[in-house]
Amino acid sequence: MSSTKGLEGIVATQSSISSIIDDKLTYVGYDIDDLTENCSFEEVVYLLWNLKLPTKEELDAFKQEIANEMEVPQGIIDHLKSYNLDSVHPMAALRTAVSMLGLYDDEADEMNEDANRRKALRLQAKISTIATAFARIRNGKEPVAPKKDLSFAGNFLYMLNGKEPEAIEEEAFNKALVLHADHELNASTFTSRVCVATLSDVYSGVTAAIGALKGPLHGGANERVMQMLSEIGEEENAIPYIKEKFANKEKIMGMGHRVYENGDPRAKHLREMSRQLTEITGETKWYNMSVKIEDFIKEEKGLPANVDFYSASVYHSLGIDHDLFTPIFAVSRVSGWLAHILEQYSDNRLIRPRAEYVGPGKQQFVSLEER
Ligand SMILES: CC(=O)SCCNC(=O)CCNC(=O)[C@H](O)C(C)(C)COP(=O)(O)OP(=O)(O)OC[C@H]1O[C@@H](n2cnc3c(N)ncnc32)[C@H](O)[C@@H]1OP(=O)(O)O
Ligand SMILES: O=C([O-])CC(=O)C(=O)O
Repeated sequence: MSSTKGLEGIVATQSSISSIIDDKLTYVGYDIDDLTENCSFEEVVYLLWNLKLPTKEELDAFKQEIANEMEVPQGIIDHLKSYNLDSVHPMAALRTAVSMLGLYDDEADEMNEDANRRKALRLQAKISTIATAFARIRNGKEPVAPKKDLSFAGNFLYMLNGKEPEAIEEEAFNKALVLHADHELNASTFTSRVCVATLSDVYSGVTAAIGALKGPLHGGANERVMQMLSEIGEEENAIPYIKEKFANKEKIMGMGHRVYENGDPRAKHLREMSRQLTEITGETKWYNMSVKIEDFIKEEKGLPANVDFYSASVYHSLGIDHDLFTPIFAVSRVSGWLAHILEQYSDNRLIRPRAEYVGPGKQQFVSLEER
């Protein structure tokens, strides 16, 4: 029995949700470029959960259903207010609050498709209310209630800032949500499937996935990209900074990918948004610096920028706090986790691989007194 470190290249399941073939990403067969340019996030969520694009009527009804479920129980808001706000990372707050949501759902442990779909809708709707409420509470502000007539993207920015976003902000944010919605068997999605394959509940699957997304090798990279750009400070420092990181054998956040060889097809959309938004804010240095780093690393190491790289300067340009970048990833990716959770339940088998044992051979037991 021999193992493959990190399960690289191992095909662990079948799925009809998204595919990555020859560096092309599709959701249910639709090219990510088409979906990003043409779809609302809600349309994409419908696609992932129903494996077909909605009609106008279906989409209107779905948007309404999401809007109707956006409020969160007051007990969760009170709980968020009870944290030590100086030391709690928003991803930890989100992970705990999402787990708590299950305590308020009478159907949490009901295991049938209709109930699981209702829970999926509640989770998708409430997660942005939780993320934005926490962001406001820690800044000494009251949470802002969602507005039923706003889009999902518009509502997030409205609940975060207390004012409705400009059209370009809403459009950019919507695109970012579409781009992050699903990505085949990435680490957090795999985590959610392993969890629910024991026939555990939807809330447990999503809570586990948030924990996996939080790490810097996965969703947590976007916050660290902005940390790096801030440390670099000015364009002319970018290459010397990266060279020093290479000399110290440190990884550059937002660079490299397990599956893509020549480039992540999502990065070009985020790069263009970064260009446009930094022109509007007048802080073009973040975009220019990012391009320099991307080109240099491509040349030196052949590594492509991944989805986390340009999303950093996009979210920064939208005035969003850096430690909210990964929660935003979760607000979008929960749609993919839920699609995979529903798919896993629909044809379930326990996920239980093997480990190649490399520890000591047979040992003679020695009693505690004699050790
Ligand atoms: C949404 C997402 O999750 S996208 C990924 C977000 N994560 C990041 O951006 C973190 C930075 N990137 C990385 O750590 C990696 O590229 C990962 C985790 C994305 C993929 O990891 P793996 O497929 O396991 O590749 P692995 O870490 O083994 O790297 C292979 C080689 O490339 C190098 N490498 C990979 N990524 C980077 C990087 N970002 N910076 C510098 N070197 C890198 C490694 O050092 C290694 O070199 P070596 O063979 O000389 O030791
Ligand atoms: O697929 C992966 O390994 C990571 C990734 O890009 C994502 O989850 O969007």
